[in-house]
Amino acid sequence: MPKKDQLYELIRANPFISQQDLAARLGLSRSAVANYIATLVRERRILGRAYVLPDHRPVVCIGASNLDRKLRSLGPLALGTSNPARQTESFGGVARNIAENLARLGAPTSLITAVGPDASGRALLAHADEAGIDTRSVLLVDGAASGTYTAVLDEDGEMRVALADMAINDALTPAFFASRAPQRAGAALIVADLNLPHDAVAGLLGDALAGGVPMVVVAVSEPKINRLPRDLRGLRLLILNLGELAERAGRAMDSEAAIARACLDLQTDGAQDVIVTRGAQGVMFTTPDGLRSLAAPAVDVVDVTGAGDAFAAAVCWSLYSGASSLDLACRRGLALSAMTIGCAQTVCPQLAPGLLDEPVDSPRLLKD
Ligand SMILES: Nc1ncnc2c1ncn2[C@@H]1O[C@H](COP(=O)(O)OP(=O)(O)OP(=O)(O)O)[C@@H](O)[C@H]1O
Ligand SMILES: O=c1[nH]cc([C@@H]2O[C@H](CO)[C@@H](O)[C@H]2O)c(=O)[nH]1
Repeated sequence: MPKKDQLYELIRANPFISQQDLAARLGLSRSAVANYIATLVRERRILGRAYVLPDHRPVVCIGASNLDRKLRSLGPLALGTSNPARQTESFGGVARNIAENLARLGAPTSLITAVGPDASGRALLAHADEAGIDTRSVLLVDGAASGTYTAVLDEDGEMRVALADMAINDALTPAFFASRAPQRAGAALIVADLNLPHDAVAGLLGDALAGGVPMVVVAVSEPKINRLPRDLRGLRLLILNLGELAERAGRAMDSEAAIARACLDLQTDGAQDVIVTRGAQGVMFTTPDGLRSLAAPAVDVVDVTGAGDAFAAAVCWSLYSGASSLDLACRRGLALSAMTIGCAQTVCPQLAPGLLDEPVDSPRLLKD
């Protein structure tokens, strides 16, 4: 690739890179770099250099992007045999879903994820661009397949089993995240999912502790809870469901006292706050006075896929927009997940900027 294009790719991957770094990485002099940049500006491939103001700092979502396939059984699901079903395809991955929710709610949002050079990788990026998500920090992994997630839903829309082929996320290493340090440092809030390798999560937490960008971690599944480091210092908030909490604690969550004890353990490990989602039973969250519960609104389930991600996105939106109350954040989360469960799509298409500004019990949030 010609030097000018190599330089362009380096700037695309890291718009904060200095001319000195560019010169060192490309084996050029500073003045040659300046000349190439001037040419790229003339060609309008670079539109200018910007200062990043605090009020435009984005929420940076870090983790998985998938192509989701949902197979919904047309009748009662029978195991060990073939069931007539309808298939739909959509874009998924916990971090990507959260990013799409946030962008559609009007928050400046950027996504750090890995995609392959395949049709689904290109489609994932194009769809994210169209949703207004900044994808310039995405890692393109040569020779790897983009992630896929295949879920089997029963005739009522409840997920019965799902299979995730997401080996590509192993490329999201601490060394890769070091290359995205400037973008992370410019974030208002970092939201990471546990599709990331353990050491990457640990590295991000270390940076949060040292650098002060608040960080939220969203659990993904029971098998992936082991990616959550023991040491949680630096973590502003952990969001996980009851099964994931039981897996982390190594014991059953068969009473509110057991849940409270497990949350306290997570706080002793270093997490500032914890939210436990409990499906139709709503959520519990930590407060200085102990654990509090909120009930989920009753909803007619169309498809539960994405409910947890919508919940996490609304909580993050609430924190990002300056409200420090976890109670308000959880109410917003419950409202957005109810709306998502009432939609066939993983990210509800009715989302719009200003939606969560309304009173959280608004009928618009709970119904169409
Ligand atoms: N059947 C349901 N009825 C009402 N609300 C629900 C139901 N299932 C989920 N929710 C809402 O969605 C939130 C998140 O759901 P859940 O606890 O199942 O998390 P999750 O396992 O991360 O979700 P998922 O993986 O399905 O996206 C719940 O706190 C609740 O508000
Ligand atoms: O291991 C994983 N399973 C499923 C998902 C994603 O969860 C979403 C639903 O909550 C869905 O979009 C799937 O891709 C993931 O990111 N990692």
